[in-house]
Amino acid sequence: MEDRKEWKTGEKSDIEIRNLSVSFQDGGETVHAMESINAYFPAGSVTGLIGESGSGKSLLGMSILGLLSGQAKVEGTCMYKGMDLYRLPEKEMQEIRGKEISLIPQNPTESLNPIRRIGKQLTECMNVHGNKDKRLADTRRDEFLRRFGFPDPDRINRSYSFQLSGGMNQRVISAMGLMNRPKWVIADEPTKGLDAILRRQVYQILKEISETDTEGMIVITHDIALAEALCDRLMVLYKGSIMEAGDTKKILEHPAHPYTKGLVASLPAKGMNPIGRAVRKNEGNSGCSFYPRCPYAADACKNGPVPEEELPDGRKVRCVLYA
Ligand SMILES: Nc1ncnc2c1ncn2[C@@H]1O[C@H](COP(=O)(O)OP(=O)(O)OP(=O)(O)O)[C@@H](O)[C@H]1O
Ligand code: NI
Repeated sequence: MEDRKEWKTGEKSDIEIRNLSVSFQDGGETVHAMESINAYFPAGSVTGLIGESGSGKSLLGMSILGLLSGQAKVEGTCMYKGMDLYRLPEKEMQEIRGKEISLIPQNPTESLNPIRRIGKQLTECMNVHGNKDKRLADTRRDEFLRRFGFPDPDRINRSYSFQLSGGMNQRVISAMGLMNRPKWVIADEPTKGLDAILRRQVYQILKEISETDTEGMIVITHDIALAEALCDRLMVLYKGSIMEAGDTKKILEHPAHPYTKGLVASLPAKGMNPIGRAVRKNEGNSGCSFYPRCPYAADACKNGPVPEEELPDGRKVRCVLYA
């Protein structure tokens, strides 16, 4: 294995998103999927993005690599090493993708070519980044397949994605996202479709890689146990806003935002009480987006925008209870 030190030296780099808004044109209407998001991902950290389906976790993650569809209008800035990734020409973005910042995408089967063998696709993704050493590419590929729970990499290398289960493809795509040793990794649902044993194995690899290989990770997940085991920090998203962000332990032990309280209470270990449905309507569109479902709803919630406040323990919360 080659020396890791060489590329670990030099300054570590944060990712800082300011004022991100993402909107789509739907017929004649503009749909705002994310509005005025500020998100800071310091180097050396693993941040979990949690929140219900449709809250904007994947949009936030994919925006960093310029991977949102052409229909998405992206406003704001995403600073990394002095570059604004939201304004970077596609050619330069290709240099960043995979090598500097890598995405483990949410739908593995869509990302794998159905008519090419897995092994070829894995080594190819190393060649794309200028590595012409075939032996190194083969060794690295097999090493990562083994780490992701395939004791016989040859068999997987010969296979096509349709011959593998969803969980196996998920692990293949994780290996693919990590084998170039990127500085940052954005993993979108890396444990989806895996049983408990494989889930634990994937936690462990990601943890190990976050400690030895990467400068930082962003992990998008519905799996709170994964988030707890892996992430130093959490961002809780609801309908395209960050409701709460800060230290994982503090958030899970003492959730501040009513939405986070609801998420935690819905965990199996905490009694599995689902968050209630909407019992009132939002009046206008400037108030808190959780107001219709919030057990603490008050008149003050109707008139937004709700400012983000910093609690004494350093976490940020967007709720009038703390304003
Ligand atoms: N191409 C698009 N056109 C219109 N709306 C879109 C488009 N892509 C995403 N959205 C909307 O953006 C919102 C956020 O989607 P996103 O995929 O980021 O959610 P998510 O939190 O990752 O959900 P999940 O946990 O299900 O993956 C959703 O309401 C979705 O409908
Ligand atoms: Ni998603």
